[in-house]
Amino acid sequence: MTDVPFVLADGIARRDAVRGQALLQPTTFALHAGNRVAITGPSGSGKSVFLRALALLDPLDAGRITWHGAAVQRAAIPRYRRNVAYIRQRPALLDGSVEDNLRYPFELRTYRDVRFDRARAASLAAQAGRGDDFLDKSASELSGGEAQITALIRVLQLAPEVLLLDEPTASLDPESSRAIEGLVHAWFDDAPGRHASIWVSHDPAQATRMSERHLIMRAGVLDETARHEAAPVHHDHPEPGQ
Ligand SMILES: Nc1ncnc2c1ncn2[C@@H]1O[C@H](COP(=O)(O)OP(=O)(O)OP(=O)(O)O)[C@@H](O)[C@H]1O
Repeated sequence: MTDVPFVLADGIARRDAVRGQALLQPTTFALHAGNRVAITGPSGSGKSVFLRALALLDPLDAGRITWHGAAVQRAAIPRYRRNVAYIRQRPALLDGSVEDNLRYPFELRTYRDVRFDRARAASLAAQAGRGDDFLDKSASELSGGEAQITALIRVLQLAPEVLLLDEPTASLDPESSRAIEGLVHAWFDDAPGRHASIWVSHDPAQATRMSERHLIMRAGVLDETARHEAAPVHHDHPEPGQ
């Protein structure tokens, strides 16, 4: 690991554009290679606001995001989002088959250097316990769990460096939740020390399973003091230097 974080939120803040109310108080947070972070906290405390800000999906009202030590310029945002992927609670799928959905990113300019690999997609589906026919299923007929598995495979096949998971299993059955967790575990283990994740969850047991570093959001304030309380400490990965 180097001391330069993958992603650094340097004093970032967000306000309600209409009422001016603070949604995220100025927050400095570093995500290093190998980090697996969980964020819990009450509903409406700003967990999604923070994660969306980190993903550069919403404009910042203060501060900046750096990626490998450099500010992310406007032209570099697509490349940043390719590497720092945001997974939402309710995935948006296109009409058509699962395979159509998995092929879709490769039509975008940002991914013109890579090609859809059906065998790789099928192998990810198998990892999630889905059979040979999964890629041919119609997206409109998928269960909530299958839709989220599809959305996650769509991201994983593009080899992101960071996953920002915003309650990805909140409305799923336990089997689907475990499949999602398994895919993320496998992605992490595939490249030791070269990936990092933040998982927002309301489930303390899941936060424990999916992280070594546990933060709590309360009223727009990210509390670092809960670090390592949520999980037995695995010192596979060095501490972030902050
Ligand atoms: N773009 C926006 N403009 C104005 N207010 C917003 C915006 N996005 C979120 N909010 C408000 O910010 C607060 C925090 O929302 P956020 O979705 O981050 O909560 P959360 O901690 O993720 O909650 P939950 O656990 O229920 O998903 C809420 O009061 C929400 O209504």
